[in-house]
Amino acid sequence: MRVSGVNSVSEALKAGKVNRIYYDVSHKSRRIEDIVRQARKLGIPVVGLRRLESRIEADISPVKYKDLEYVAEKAIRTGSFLLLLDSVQDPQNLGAVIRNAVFFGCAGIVIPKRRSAQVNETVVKVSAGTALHADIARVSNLANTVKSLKKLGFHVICAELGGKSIEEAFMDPPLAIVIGGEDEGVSRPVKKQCDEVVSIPSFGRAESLNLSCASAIFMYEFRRRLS
Ligand SMILES: C[S@@+](CC[C@H](N)C(=O)[O-])C[C@H]1O[C@@H](n2cnc3c(N)ncnc32)[C@H](O)[C@@H]1O
Repeated sequence: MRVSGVNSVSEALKAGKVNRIYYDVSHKSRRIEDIVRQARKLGIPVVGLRRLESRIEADISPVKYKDLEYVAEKAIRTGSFLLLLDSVQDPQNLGAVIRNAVFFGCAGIVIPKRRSAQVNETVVKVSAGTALHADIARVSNLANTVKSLKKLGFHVICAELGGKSIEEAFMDPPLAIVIGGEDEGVSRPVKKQCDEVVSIPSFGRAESLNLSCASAIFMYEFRRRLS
């Protein structure tokens, strides 16, 4: 996979995933020089080019997905939460959600193997490289995943309109928050398995939020209550 941009390359370097770096010799900056110096110190090949689409790019090892057991155990051990994404199609949205999730210390993000954006170059770039640190699990069936998490003691909330207000919702750890995709929201079979439907009340004329904003509000509320 090829990632581009100072943030993505710098995060990939921190994650130990970089195999080779390319940079545009005519567009150097302090941050690029730092990255190049660090890469050389680590013995990573660095290639200076005259014309490059981005100022800096890197070939990185493919993202390794975790399994559900790993992220569930991590959420239980750390008293944290999981984010389940029900068919998010737009890589820009997936990247934005991952960045928020890493910011709020989410133990893991769970995405379906099919009918969902997967972690690609765009996702890594939009996530500002944080997708390379996030623990992301892929599952075959999200409704069955909700069932399994409930058996492990997770309280699972479905973020959707028409539910209990977020202020009144039970959000103790271990918690799993299900966020719906752009077109259909949370699918009926997944919603049916959740413990409750929880909504962020609207104060204006727009009913719903972009899913990355909605996820950030849920994650902030979880953290606010723990503090
Ligand atoms: C853009 S919305 C999906 C809208 C979709 N067209 C529908 O009719 O359900 C994407 C997701 O963001 C979350 N979301 C957006 N606004 C929300 C709100 N006010 N309360 C709770 N969740 C919300 C939900 O998980 C929703 O499925």
